[in-house]
Amino acid sequence: MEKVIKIGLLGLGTVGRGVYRILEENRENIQRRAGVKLEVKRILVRSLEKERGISIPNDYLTTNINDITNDPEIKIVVEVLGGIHPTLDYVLEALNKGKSVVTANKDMVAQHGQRLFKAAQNNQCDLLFEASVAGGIPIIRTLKQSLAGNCIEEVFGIINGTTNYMLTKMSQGGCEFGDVLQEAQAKGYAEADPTSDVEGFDAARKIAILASIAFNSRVQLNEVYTEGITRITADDIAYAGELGYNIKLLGIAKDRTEGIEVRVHPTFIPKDHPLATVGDVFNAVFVRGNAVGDTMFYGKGAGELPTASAVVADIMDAARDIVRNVPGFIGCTCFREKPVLGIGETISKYYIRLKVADKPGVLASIALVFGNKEVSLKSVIQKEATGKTAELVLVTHRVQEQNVQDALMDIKQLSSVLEIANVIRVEGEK
Ligand SMILES: NC(=O)C1=CN([C@@H]2O[C@H](COP(=O)(O)OP(=O)(O)OC[C@H]3O[C@@H](n4cnc5c(N)ncnc54)[C@H](OP(=O)(O)O)[C@@H]3O)[C@@H](O)[C@H]2O)C=CC1
Ligand SMILES: N[C@@H](CC=O)C(=O)O
Ligand code: NA
Repeated sequence: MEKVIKIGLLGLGTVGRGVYRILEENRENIQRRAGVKLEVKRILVRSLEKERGISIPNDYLTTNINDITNDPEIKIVVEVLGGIHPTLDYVLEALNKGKSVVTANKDMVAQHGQRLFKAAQNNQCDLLFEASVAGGIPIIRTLKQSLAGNCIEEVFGIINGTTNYMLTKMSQGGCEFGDVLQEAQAKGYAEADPTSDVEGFDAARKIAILASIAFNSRVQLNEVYTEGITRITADDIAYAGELGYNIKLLGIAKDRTEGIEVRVHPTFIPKDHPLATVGDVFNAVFVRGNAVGDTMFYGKGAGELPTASAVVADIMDAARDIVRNVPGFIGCTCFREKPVLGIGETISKYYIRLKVADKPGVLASIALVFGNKEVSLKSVIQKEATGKTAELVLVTHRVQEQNVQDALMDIKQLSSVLEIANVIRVEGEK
């Protein structure tokens, strides 16, 4: 049995620092639980001069990846650099040299998971990525192991901390989009390019990973319908409140007989739904299994120590597998091939905000178009009548999305409709 397992850390930013800290501060517990001592040997960074606010021996840092991948003493490589290039090459190189890999990189796992799993399998190594989805929440291990006896029917939830932080602040009023994004960046929650957060790409990567594991069928990133939060206005937030909802950016995946539904978009959630009160940087993931029923997992989805908590647990699992000589113990679980349904085939309720001419008969003409497309309206509110223009806020019953899209195409043609200001899906109601 190896007494010490040496680790190569790729990256010493928000997450890398957290990993180093936890391994130092919880050293004794970690050693006892893993059954082996874990030591960081080298750390790859871009700059050796940067002030890092953490005490690390100088000779640990390197800017040369070969110092890690070519070191036979290093058995586990922890990738917290981010991005695809050159990261993917570094990780493949590590796996091909027989090193187990732990990563927090949803971008790389969502786009290149199959290739990485193959390399891990060929080289009998672990490839673990718990931190890549919902930060500190143990959700990947839960799906792969704790709920393995179930057929999973649905996985959905708040899986981006940055946008949840932003929507929470914006719904409290008086906060500008740009200011709250800057706050989330300063707290270390946002991606290197925060467009990934606010446009929903980060959540799309995560729901692609979750759906692939939950339904045992690989969901490609380009199959995930994705909308971010950039079109949400203070008006939408106010109307949501008035109608009894909060707005959350959700990742949603459902296993239907015809195929897999997988999407990311802002969503109206009833205020009494458990997801509606998940605020700040917290994430929450609902999982419905055919045996266990409904389960919900809650915790911090981003930030230094919560994310590093998941990374360190993966390092310990990889170390246990090395000690027991079973690396690659739980590999790829995609053994089915199910189609992913187009957004038009999904079913939901819809909030629709229209700017219309303030004159008699407008509402009736709009209702007629919806009726023709078999979209039934649950509620209609008229707002801000100025004598010239008015705002109509409609909520539909559950309906296939294609019917709503078709109705909106026709509604756009009505001369009394000035603008389709926003359309937001409503979930979480019976
Ligand atoms: N921040 C968070 O809350 C979460 C992040 N993640 C994921 O974790 C990963 C890391 O994120 P985070 O810690 O926030 O990122 P940071 O930008 O804070 O840190 C990145 C680190 O990687 C180093 N680095 C980047 N590119 C290179 C390169 N080409 N060569 C050498 N070193 C490089 C940087 O070096 P230097 O310091 O010298 O610039 C820095 O130390 C990403 O994949 C992210 O998506 C996952 C969950 C949550
Ligand atoms: N930018 C991400 C970080 C964790 O995955 C987020 O905000 O959730
Ligand atoms: Na996680």
